[in-house]
Amino acid sequence: MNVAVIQLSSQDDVEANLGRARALIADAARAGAELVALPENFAFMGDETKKREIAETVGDGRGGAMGPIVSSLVAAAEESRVSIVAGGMPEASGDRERPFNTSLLIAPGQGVVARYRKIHLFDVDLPDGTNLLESGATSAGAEPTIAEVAGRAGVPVTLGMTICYDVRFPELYRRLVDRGARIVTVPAAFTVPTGKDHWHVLLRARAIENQVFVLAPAQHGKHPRGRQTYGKSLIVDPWGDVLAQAAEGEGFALARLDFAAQDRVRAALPCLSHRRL
Ligand SMILES: O=C(O)CNC(=O)[C@H](CS)NC(=O)CCC(=O)C(=O)O
Repeated sequence: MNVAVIQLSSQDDVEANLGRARALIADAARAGAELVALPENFAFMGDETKKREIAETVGDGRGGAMGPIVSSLVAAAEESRVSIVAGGMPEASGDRERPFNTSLLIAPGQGVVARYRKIHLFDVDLPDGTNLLESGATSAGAEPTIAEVAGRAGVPVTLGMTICYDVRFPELYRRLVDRGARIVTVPAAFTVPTGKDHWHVLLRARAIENQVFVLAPAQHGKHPRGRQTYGKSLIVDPWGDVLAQAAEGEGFALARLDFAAQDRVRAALPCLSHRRL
């Protein structure tokens, strides 16, 4: 299966962000991608008040009400005949002040087929002055989520869905692998100080210990409110090798996932069946 991770520098103009995201989805599909993944905050990066306003109710995509962000991506999936993991986006919750940070899987001809709400929220006060309190404007999810995704050959593969800061909680990935995940997605908006030291290490560790492909599309560069993100969107294989990394700026990285090679890694080094705890 050919996959792409899209790298964006999202700002606070939803239409402009979606326009660039859709252009890159189309480019990646033309380059052969069957599954493309968008970063966290792909539709909006800006102030929390506006984020709350653009939060959408996420239906199942089959005739239910869809907001502008989801309908735009459902149309993109249709146009390019490609499955889309739609990063993290604000999903209306019961708490008007705190939408969920939700990742969707959208399949061509099927609309939204899976929905994951970010479980671990990024509340930190870093030595460089980075002070983020995600839980102040976001509700936490509670359900580890897997979904089936099919490429052009039509053979379904199990995908585990996570978001950004989740990558620091290996027990979540164990759950997903125990439920059959062969690919995990980690759409992100990593900070620069944590990214430079942790991004590659964490993603490669999750890939190695779980023998999964890791798709990590990321935000890059400067955003409103002085935020700056690390970029370096990655595709990692189950051995931990980096198959592709996006260059600076907006764009995408593409790789072919070889599931037979994954089976060989799992057979040769069966750490998943050597677990004792
Ligand atoms: O706030 C929003 O609008 C959307 N959410 C994000 O950008 C989130 C929370 S602030 N970013 C992260 O989780 C970065 C994690 C990270 O950098 C690390 O684990 O080191």
